[in-house]
Amino acid sequence: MRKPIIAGNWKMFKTVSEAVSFFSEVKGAAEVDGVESVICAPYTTLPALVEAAKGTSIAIGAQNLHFEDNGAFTGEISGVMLSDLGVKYVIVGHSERRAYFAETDEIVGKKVHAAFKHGLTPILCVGEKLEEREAGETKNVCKVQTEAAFQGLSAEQAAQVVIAYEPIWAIGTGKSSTSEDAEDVIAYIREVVKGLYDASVADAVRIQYGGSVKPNNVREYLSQSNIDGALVGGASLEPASYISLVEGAK
Ligand SMILES: O=C(CO)COP(=O)(O)O
Repeated sequence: MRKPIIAGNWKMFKTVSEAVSFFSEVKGAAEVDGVESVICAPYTTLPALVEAAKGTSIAIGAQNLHFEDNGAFTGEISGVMLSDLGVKYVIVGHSERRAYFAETDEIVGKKVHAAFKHGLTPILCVGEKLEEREAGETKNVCKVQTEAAFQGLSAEQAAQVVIAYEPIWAIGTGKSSTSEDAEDVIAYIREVVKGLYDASVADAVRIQYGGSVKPNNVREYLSQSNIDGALVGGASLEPASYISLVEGAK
């Protein structure tokens, strides 16, 4: 049985004091047996959140990392630095990073390797643009992105990757994919993983849906047999809403 995983992606929101205050409100309530709860927060808030999360079952994640351990890369943060802080997860290849920060499939692949090198679990984002969907390219885009990101991973590593299928046209737009459509694409992504490895790896990999997930639709997504969780932007920013998302994954 795959354990459901709800991950909040705060994007570029919250100061340190806002993050700490959020955490004190969700602590306890957003810790639900049988559900993994992860908060992926801005770098500046990570030390305080890791400290606040000690003794809780809520894991803290980053939203990006550089693929090198260190070097002359002004403004970047590496996996060494994140694991040293006690961060457990890292989002890799979010569509906003692919679109605004020129992340290619090759870079995303290197970042997945860097995450494993430092004991971080990658949350790998894949998903199509609106034009690609309209051209019937959704599954092909997800296949190409998934295969590139898994290149060179051992079966043991592959089984630990969390994939987030996020159709780009559904992010922050209030337009969500139907749960049936999301299930269809996610079942296909699982087949792609099976093709790269075997059925046991494909069965172990957790695949989230992301894109306008809210407390009122999270259950519907999670009721689909291949959807193992959600990666949530806007609705993860308010404590009550985040708690409802985690409860909805029970
Ligand atoms: O990009 C997302 C999560 O990574 C989705 O964002 P929204 O939930 O705000 O649509």
